[in-house]
Order: sequence, then structure tokens, then C-alpha cells
Amino acid sequence: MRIGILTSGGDCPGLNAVIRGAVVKGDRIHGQTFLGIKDGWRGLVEDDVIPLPRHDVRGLSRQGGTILGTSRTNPFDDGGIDQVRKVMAHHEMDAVIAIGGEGTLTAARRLADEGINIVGVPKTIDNDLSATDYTFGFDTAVEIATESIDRLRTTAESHHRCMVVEVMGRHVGWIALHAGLAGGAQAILIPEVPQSMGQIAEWVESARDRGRAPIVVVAEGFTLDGEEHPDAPRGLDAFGRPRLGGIGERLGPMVEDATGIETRVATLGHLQRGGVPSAYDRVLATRFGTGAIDAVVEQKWGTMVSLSGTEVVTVDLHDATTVLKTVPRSRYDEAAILFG
Ligand SMILES: Nc1ncnc2c1ncn2[C@@H]1O[C@H](COP(=O)(O)OP(=O)(O)O)[C@@H](O)[C@H]1O
Ligand SMILES: O=P(O)(O)OC[C@H]1O[C@](O)(COP(=O)(O)O)[C@@H](O)[C@@H]1O
Ligand SMILES: [Mg+2]
Repeated sequence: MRIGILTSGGDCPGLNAVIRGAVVKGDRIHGQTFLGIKDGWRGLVEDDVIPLPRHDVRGLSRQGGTILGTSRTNPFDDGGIDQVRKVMAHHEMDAVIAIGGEGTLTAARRLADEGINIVGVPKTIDNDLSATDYTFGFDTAVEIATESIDRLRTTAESHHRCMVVEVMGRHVGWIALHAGLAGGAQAILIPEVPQSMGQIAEWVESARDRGRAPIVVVAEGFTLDGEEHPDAPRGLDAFGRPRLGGIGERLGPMVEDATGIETRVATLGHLQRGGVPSAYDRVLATRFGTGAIDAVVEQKWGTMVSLSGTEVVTVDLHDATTVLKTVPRSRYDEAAILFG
């Protein structure tokens, strides 16, 4: 059997561990042959496909990024199903393992609906995919954000300042919630729960009044009460998505004006996606890779590997892509008891 592997959407620590897990198991147990599809769906529609022998995945579980490259190409805009069929036939590719987030897996679901043999693997630092308890990449991002908050806190305390820390999270606030809780933030602002400037100022002042240096963690997709869209001062990216990032820089002066507390801003940005995966993410990603091979062998087309408790299972791609996994209001309220 000849299997193509692609990585698509924003990169994420653990992508290489998935590739290694799949190739080593497929080669060793089933004698399968692997092909690397370059830059996500782009490689599949433009026929940019390379051999992916077991030798090439040696030592990959600790390596950040993706050796295959990634892009945000939409296969339906740039070639469509006929082109995908043609490229697969050209390489005698029997199946594709698509590693990506909600966008990539929606494309995978549409291709599976058209009869392409596809199995999905969920990745995202945002942890916004339904039908899996966790995605790899999230743990590493939270670890990096937490360490950053710890470091920002000591400088904020020395100067008696407030620190606004902007983290990633396009539609959901999981990174902000977990890193904020782990770092003991005095306010956590997430896309799911708009807040007023008055409330934010109240939390900051109350922390200051107790002698603390207030830390405000804000997800890039957060909006103030009454605002319709998150800040995207740099316009759209190459694929028409708003380039988020900027709410922290906007909030900093507003907090300073509202409270009189000297405030600094740190935007963590792509630091959260770079570098080596955590041990947890290496294990999860490797298990997803070997699990994807089981799904291919069992011809479970149109499914995605998923973590259910501690077990790797498969779920229908439809279930995984219909609804985003947002932070439930009760989880936010639980954290909010500690704000201020
Ligand atoms: N409904 C869709 N149909 C086909 N392709 C899609 C769809 N939604 C997203 N995609 C493609 O998948 C790419 C990756 O999605 P994106 O959200 O950027 O990353 P991720 O897969 O990490 O969520 C998008 O740029 C787009 O080209
Ligand atoms: O790398 P880019 O294009 O700047 O994209 C940034 C976006 O990618 C993410 O890191 C991950 O998003 P995806 O999982 O949808 O790729 C978001 O948190 C962030 O908004
Ligand atoms: Mg996405």
C-alpha cells in the first residue's frame, strides 16, 4: 500500500512526531510505502510529492515544525477533486493521511465525501477541535505561555507595573485560560466572553490594591463588549483570513488610562508554535501517527484519530468539524473567581 502524508494549516509542535509514528509503524508492521506531500493541499494539487522512506523520519519526534512544510491552500479552489485524483493516480497513492486543524479537516471531509481515501489527524495549538479531548501542540503552547507569564511577572513586580500578555487563540480561549490559570493571572480575556473596560480596570485595580503586579492574559480573538470583530490591524493573510494580533497593544494604554497604573504589553505570537514539543505532545502525536495507520489498514476513510480519555479512537470527520470546541461558560466562571 502507498500512503501520502501531508501537514496543513498553522504549524504546530508534534507534526513531525505524527509523521514518524505513522511511517515507522506502517513500514515495520505492514510493509507500506510512504510519500511526502509538500506544503499541505498545495502539494496534492500541484503534484509536489517526494518519497518518504523510514530513514528520513529518524529522530523526528523531538523536532519542531514540519519536515513536509505547510500552507493554507484550499484544494477545492486550486485544482479540485479531479486534480487530486489525477495526482494520486500518478503516484499510485492508495490513501492520504491529512494532519491539520479544523480548516484542513473540513477539506479532508469534503474529499472523503467525494470518495477519496483519507484519514485525518487533529493538530492545533488552539485546542479548538471537537470530538477529541486534546490535540497535540496545545500542551507545548500552554507551557511556553506559562513560562513567559512567570518571567513577565517578576519584572512587573519589580517595577510595580501591570503587564498585558497576548497569547494565540483565534476563535477560542483555551491557551489563555490554561496559561492564565497556571500563571496566576489577575484577569483572563477570551473570545467566548467579551468584557467591558470597566470590569478589566476593576480587576487590575483590585490586584494593585492588594500589592500585586496585575497580569492580564488576553487571547488574540478577544473583543471588548459591544465590538463585533477582533483586532486585525494588519489586514488579511494570503488566504483571506484576518491577521489577528494587536488587541494586547490596544488594551495596554487603555488599562493605563483607566487605572493610572504603568502598563507594558508582551505579545507572544509565533513563539508559542515554535521549537520542540513537550513530552506530552510527543507521546500524543506519536500515538496519533500509529493510530492513523490502524485506521488506514481498517479502511476507515473519512474518519479522524482522536483522544478519548486515555485511548486513541476514531471518530467521523463530520463530528470533528461541525462545531468548534469553545471554552464553556462554566469553565470561565470557575477561573474568574480567582481574578482581581
Ligand atoms: N470548508 C473548506 N473547504 C475546503 N478547504 C478548506 C475549508 N476550510 C478551510 N479549508 C482550507 O484548509 C486550510 C487550512 O485551514 P486553517 O484554518 O488555515 O488551518 P487549520 O487546518 O490548522 O485549521 C485553509 O486555508 C483552507 O484553504
Ligand atoms: O501563522 P499565521 O498565519 O500567522 O496564523 C496565526 C493563527 O494560527 C494559529 O496559531 C493556529 O490556527 P490554525 O490551527 O487554524 O492553523 C492561530 O492561533 C492564529 O490565529
Ligand atoms: Mg484553523
